[in-house]
Amino acid sequence: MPDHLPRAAGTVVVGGGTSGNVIAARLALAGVDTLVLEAGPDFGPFGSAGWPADILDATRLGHSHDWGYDSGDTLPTRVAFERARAIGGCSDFNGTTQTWGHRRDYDDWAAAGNPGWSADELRPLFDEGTRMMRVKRYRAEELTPWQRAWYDGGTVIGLPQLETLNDLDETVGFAPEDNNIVDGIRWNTAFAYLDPVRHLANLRIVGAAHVDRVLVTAGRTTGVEVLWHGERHVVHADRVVVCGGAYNSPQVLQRSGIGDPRLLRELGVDVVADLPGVGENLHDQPFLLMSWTGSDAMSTAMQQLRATGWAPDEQAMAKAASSFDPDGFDMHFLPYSPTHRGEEKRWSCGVGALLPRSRGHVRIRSRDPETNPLIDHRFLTDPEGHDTQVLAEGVEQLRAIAAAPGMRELVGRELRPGPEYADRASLVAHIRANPDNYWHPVGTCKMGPAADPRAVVGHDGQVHGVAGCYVADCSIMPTIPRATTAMPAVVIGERIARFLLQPDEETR
Ligand SMILES: Cc1cc2nc3c(=O)[nH]c(=O)nc-3n(C[C@H](O)[C@H](O)[C@H](O)COP(=O)(O)OP(=O)(O)OC[C@H]3O[C@@H](n4cnc5c(N)ncnc54)[C@H](O)[C@@H]3O)c2cc1C
Repeated sequence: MPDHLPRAAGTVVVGGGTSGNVIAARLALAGVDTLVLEAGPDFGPFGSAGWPADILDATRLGHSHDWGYDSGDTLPTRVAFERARAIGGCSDFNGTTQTWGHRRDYDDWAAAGNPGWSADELRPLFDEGTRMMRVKRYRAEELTPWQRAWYDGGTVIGLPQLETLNDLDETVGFAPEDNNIVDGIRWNTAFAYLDPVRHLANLRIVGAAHVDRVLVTAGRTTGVEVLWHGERHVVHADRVVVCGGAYNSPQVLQRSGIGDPRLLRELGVDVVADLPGVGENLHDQPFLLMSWTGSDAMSTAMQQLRATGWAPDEQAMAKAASSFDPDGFDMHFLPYSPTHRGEEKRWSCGVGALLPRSRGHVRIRSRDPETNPLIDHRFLTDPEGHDTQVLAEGVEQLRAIAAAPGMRELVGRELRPGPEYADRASLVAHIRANPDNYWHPVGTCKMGPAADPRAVVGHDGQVHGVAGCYVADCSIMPTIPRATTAMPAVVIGERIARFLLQPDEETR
């Protein structure tokens, strides 16, 4: 771990998060002089004393070292938009569920003018990411009583019990999750990708290094300006790969003068590249968490299990379909039993609408990198009301499972939304008053051909019109796959790394 900030590097990777660590490892292994600048701490390799317990504990979500973002007054209630600020990025915080989505999600990316991104082309990278992240699958017998109840209960509404959620051609069903847990530890991308290459002399990793902006001269990247120990420094580099995630990467570009000229001029930022798509196209899958009182039988069974020391909050998930003809599935059902939250959220199952039509934006409010941006998700604002109706259908399907004989006695009385929201109209009103996120923001540096006025990067991750400046993380997804986004983020790292290492391959 260097205790100084290098003055120059071949390639700077901005953000040692989920995708960034994949990029850094692949470049370093190929002999590229690589410098990772991570805004949060680098705790070192697995086994180092500094790793916080909450980041390691895979039974529940991580929470320390958060960027502190939230909805402010853009939503009816304040919603926290958790993002990890530490080496590993959100792979430090997440629920360790590894899902891939549907074949068409990726084929649509390719069809939109992004060669190399079809499902068949990405498939080997999903396999490689799965191997590197040490993903394994729960068996049905390993599910906690709460998880098992939903997994079994889903059959009542015709959800078959699947072996895995990750068959790109399969549609609806409940399955025990694929997860990246190793001996109870959330196996983040720092362990999976950086640890095997940390010893290489051509890889340097610097924590507490908050990149303010990418430096560009005459359309060519020359380095970055970074805040480190309270001081501003310049690091020279021919190539910069921005991997800050969907909320942070657009901010770095905007502070660099890459974005919508109107926003940049308002804030006194010199325009380097006129790309109005930067920060736009923000979307996540709107989410609603239902909860029930639970029952004595369920409490006793869960307490007995907890006494053994291993009772994760998440383990099973369903892919389900609304009436919107999603060509497969368009909802996730997520049984959830977070023991560390209030009693009200103890016995829960969430529904996520996986093909959202609403779009929002991320915009810097200041040139100061420590000033939080405006994050306006505009959840549930699509004019057709599609996103709200899908969530309403999901709630109705979950209620049907919860009401089935056998299940009803286990889950108890519905607390949220509650019986007063029984009919569709009142349910829709409740959903609109309580929009929430599913922790999967994407799309703010959209990938697409230069002819697309809203595209920010090309299929190889290079920012249009700025030589040597790349983006590689969830922000480049043109549309969100019907998946949780951790493994897709790893795959983006694998895909862009290959483009960086083989710039002449036929897809360019
Ligand atoms: C609470 C939570 C639960 C989740 N659960 C799941 C789940 O169970 N399954 C799943 O598939 N997905 C889940 N996700 C989503 C998934 O983890 C993320 O979508 C994915 O990890 C994002 O990867 P990324 O590389 O785009 O960004 P990140 O992993 O967030 O990486 C960005 C990195 O860049 C750093 N950075 C940002 N700006 C700068 C800067 N200016 N200078 C230097 N460094 C910077 C950040 O500190 C961070 O380390 C969850 C997310 C959260 C927050």
